[in-house]
Formats: sequence, C-alpha cells, structure tokens
Amino acid sequence: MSIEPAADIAIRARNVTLTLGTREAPTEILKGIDVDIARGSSVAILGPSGSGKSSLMAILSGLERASGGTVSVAGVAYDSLDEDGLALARRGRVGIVLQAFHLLPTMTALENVAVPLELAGAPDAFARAQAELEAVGLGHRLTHYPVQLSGGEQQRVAIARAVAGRPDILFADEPTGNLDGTTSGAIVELLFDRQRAAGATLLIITHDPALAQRCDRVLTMRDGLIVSDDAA
Ligand SMILES: Nc1ncnc2c1ncn2[C@@H]1O[C@H](COP(=O)(O)OP(=O)(O)OP(=O)(O)O)[C@@H](O)[C@H]1O
Repeated sequence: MSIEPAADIAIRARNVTLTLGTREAPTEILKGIDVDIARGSSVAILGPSGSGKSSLMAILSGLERASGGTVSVAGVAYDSLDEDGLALARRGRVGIVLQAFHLLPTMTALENVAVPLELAGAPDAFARAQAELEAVGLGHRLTHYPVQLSGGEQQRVAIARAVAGRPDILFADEPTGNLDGTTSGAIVELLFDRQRAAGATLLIITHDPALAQRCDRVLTMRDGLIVSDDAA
C-alpha cells in the first residue's frame, strides 16, 4: 500500500500500533493511530500520563520502531517494521527537544550544537552553531559546559541544536517540564519563534493547556488512541 502523502502533509500515520511486554503478556501501548499533520502547522498532544504520547512521538521521530502500521515523515515513507525505513527516518529532517535536555556533558554549548551538524556533513558547522546559539540568546555562553548552565539555558542549547539542522519537523516532548513558570514561558516563546524561523512543523507534547492553546491544533490521547482532534 502506498502511503506517499500530498506535499502539504508533513507526517502521515496509518494504523500505527505498539505492543510491548512479553508474548505471554503483551501490552498494547498504541492501538492503531491514524493522523495527518499539515506541513508548517503546530500541533499539541495532550492526554493523561501513560496514554501513549511519548511512545507515539518516539515512533514518528524515528527513535523507536512501531509494531505495525505505516508512517511517512518529512517526505520519507516507510513501513514501520522495516529497519531501512527507520534508518531513513533517522536521517530525515527532524529535530528533537526533550524534557531532560540530553546535552552531552563533556562538550561545551557550542560543541553540543556544532558536532551533530558536523556529523551530518555541514561544512560550516561551528559558524552555524554559533549563529543559532546567538539566536536563542546564548552568544555569551558558547564555551560553557552544561553543568555551568541553568535549566533554562540548557533547554535553549537543546532548542538551538534541534533547529540548527534546519529540520522540516520539530518534535518537543514536554520541553518545559523541568523548568520554572517564568523560564517556561520564555522557552515556549523561543520554540515557536525558532519554529517560524525554520518554517518547520512543530509537534509538542505538553500537560500545559495554555501551551496547547498556542498551537493550531490539539490532539488528545487516551489509552493508546487519539480520542479528540480540535483546532485550538
Ligand atoms: N519500554 C517499555 N516497556 C513496557 N512498557 C512501556 C515501555 N515504554 C512505555 N511503556 C508503557 O507505555 C505506556 C505509555 O507510555 P508513554 O510514555 O508513551 O505515555 P505518556 O502519555 O507519554 O505518559 P507521560 O505523560 O507520563 O510521559 C505507559 O503505560 C508505559 O508504562
């Protein structure tokens, strides 16, 4: 079955399932997700703890393999059971921001942004990384190590790293979960700002209704399914 989506669709999922646990005692985490995400849109995923939000994002961002179904991300259509497809998705044009920042502790802020660019073959990796860090207000923290940065500053580095590769799609899993209220607000503004600058599609998991209202569309998950789909 071809799932090649129209050019205005950034993400297409069809009957995506995830089953974990043992053969004797399988647990259905995702029970058949169907969704199309429009290119350039911002979409929030809400839902109670354990409803499958992070699992869905892990599959759509290429970090995890689905048990069944098909996915097309950033123009790469693949069968989610197919290793080659997964490798393609990983090389695809996606950026990821996670709650726990996930910076490499032995690298400076500049290196954390530049090294992935270099590994991706960008010729001007350090210059681009510096420009991205300046864009997130960290031009004065280039040589600082993560341990020397505040939580908000670390998340800014993570956002700079995610957008530096000029992704078609930006995934954010509770990007403000480890930050205080004031810092959260600033990080959210920054994320939307960088999304617009990159012209990227933004998929964001949040427990914050105010943040969800900032998005074009809100999906709510419950028990492994999308149970509501609203324009915000
Ligand atoms: N590797 C795993 N093995 C077994 N169960 C898992 C595994 N990863 C996740 N789960 C289970 O899958 C369910 C969905 O988890 P997931 O992290 O996707 O939910 P979530 O909606 O993102 O929750 P939260 O808001 O708490 O982050 C949970 O019940 C979780 O315990």
